[in-house]
Amino acid sequence: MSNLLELQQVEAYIQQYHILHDISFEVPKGEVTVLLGRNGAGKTTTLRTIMGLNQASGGSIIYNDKEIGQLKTHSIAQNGIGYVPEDQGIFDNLTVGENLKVAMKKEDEETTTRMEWVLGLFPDLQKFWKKPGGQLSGGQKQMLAIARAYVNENELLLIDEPSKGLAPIIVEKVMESIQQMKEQTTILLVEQNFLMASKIGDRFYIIDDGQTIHNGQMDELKNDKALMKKYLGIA
Ligand SMILES: Nc1ncnc2c1ncn2[C@@H]1O[C@H](COP(=O)(O)OP(=O)(O)OP(=O)(O)O)[C@@H](O)[C@H]1O
Repeated sequence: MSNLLELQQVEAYIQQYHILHDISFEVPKGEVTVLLGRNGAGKTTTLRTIMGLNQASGGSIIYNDKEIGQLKTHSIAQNGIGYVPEDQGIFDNLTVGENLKVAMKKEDEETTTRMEWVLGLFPDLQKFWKKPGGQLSGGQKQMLAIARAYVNENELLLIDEPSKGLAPIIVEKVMESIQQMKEQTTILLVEQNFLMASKIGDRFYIIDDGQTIHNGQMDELKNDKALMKKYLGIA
């Protein structure tokens, strides 16, 4: 299977701090690739570096066979990478409908079809169309954030910890929606909720102290209790 995204020995600094030392992984087209690792391991920084929100100081970031490591964030987004940040990036004072419209890069038939599809997936967004983003529940905000990224014709979605702070029943719902998106979009997911990650992920990479130290098929990890305990703190 061909890779949509490939990172080779990526390094990055935040101010004077050397945060990413050697991040290397592949994201095959049509799969869900999961980045796992303890708090502070460098997962969010990796996604931000792919989006150009942090500049890579070394290595390569290859997307669709092109080096994108030196591109600006808007060009990276134009190339078809959507990003759902950990803080969701929703405008509190705009309604659900306005939040979605602001995110739309085009208003063509295809975008309308995608919008209808995603509203079918998250009926709450339709129900609360006129409600300000700031008045939504945590789960509704997460759904809105995912819908904003999905509505555009992105080939790759980067989703940062979609389960964070959500009740288990809402986590289930968000997980189901990502599972359905998987049919149409390649996904790179950062997730601390191992149960969620293991249900929807195909392949995993473990990041520890700014380095990718282990990878494999998700099924293999489920059975490797020692590895889970050592790097993920899961007994
Ligand atoms: N603005 C910043 N200034 C200095 N250090 C930072 C900054 N942002 C992140 N870091 C550090 O970079 C390291 C990696 O952080 P990052 O958020 O990428 O980790 P993570 O694996 O996503 O963890 P978490 O799940 O806690 O978000 C951490 O040690 C963190 O303290």
